[in-house]
Amino acid sequence: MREQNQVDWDAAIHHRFIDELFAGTVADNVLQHYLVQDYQFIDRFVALLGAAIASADLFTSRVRFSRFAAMITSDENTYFLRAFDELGLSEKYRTTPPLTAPTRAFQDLMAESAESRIYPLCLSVLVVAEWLYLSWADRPGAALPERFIHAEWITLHNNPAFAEFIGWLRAELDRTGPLLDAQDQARCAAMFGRAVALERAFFDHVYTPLDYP
Ligand SMILES: Cc1ncc(CN)c(N)n1
Repeated sequence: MREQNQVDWDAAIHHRFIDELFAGTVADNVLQHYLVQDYQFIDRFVALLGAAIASADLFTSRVRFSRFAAMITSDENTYFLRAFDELGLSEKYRTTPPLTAPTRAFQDLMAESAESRIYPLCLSVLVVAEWLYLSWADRPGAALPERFIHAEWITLHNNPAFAEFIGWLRAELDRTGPLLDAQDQARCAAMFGRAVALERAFFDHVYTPLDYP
């Protein structure tokens, strides 16, 4: 499925935003816009993890997802809150910002896959969201930028535990996807493709930042 979406995949993982993140040169208003919108992404993403926990066919899978959800709701959540403090973002935009079209589209996709209660459909969206992030963050030998708002967003997505989780996540989709009928396999492929296109659109749209006065 990744190969079927290679153009959007490559455009996302080699995006200008990622180059600027590694260089530590992303403009603060661009990073702020990205993080404000991404915090709304994370809200539905955690709900999708809940759907994966509920629909998984094995207890060991539920345990794995529960541990991952714990990381997102602790280390990753506090990164957002500290970054919002550093960028001087008011409370209103942390909780109820205006939503952009890519953010809404992502929320809709995650709600659709979660509400299917079909484990491989949940996995199809989760695999894109996490594997694509590991792919852009994995730049061996690249130096980390100085400011934590840049550096930690990279290390949250290229650390060994995260890489190991992605290996497991992909294997989980490879294990359970083939058990679906042809119609649901096609739904997996369609959701996977929508997710890759949205990852690219999400990075594109940070360069027309909204104001969060
Ligand atoms: C849009 C998007 N996609 C994926 C991730 C990685 N969880 C994220 N934080 N934001």
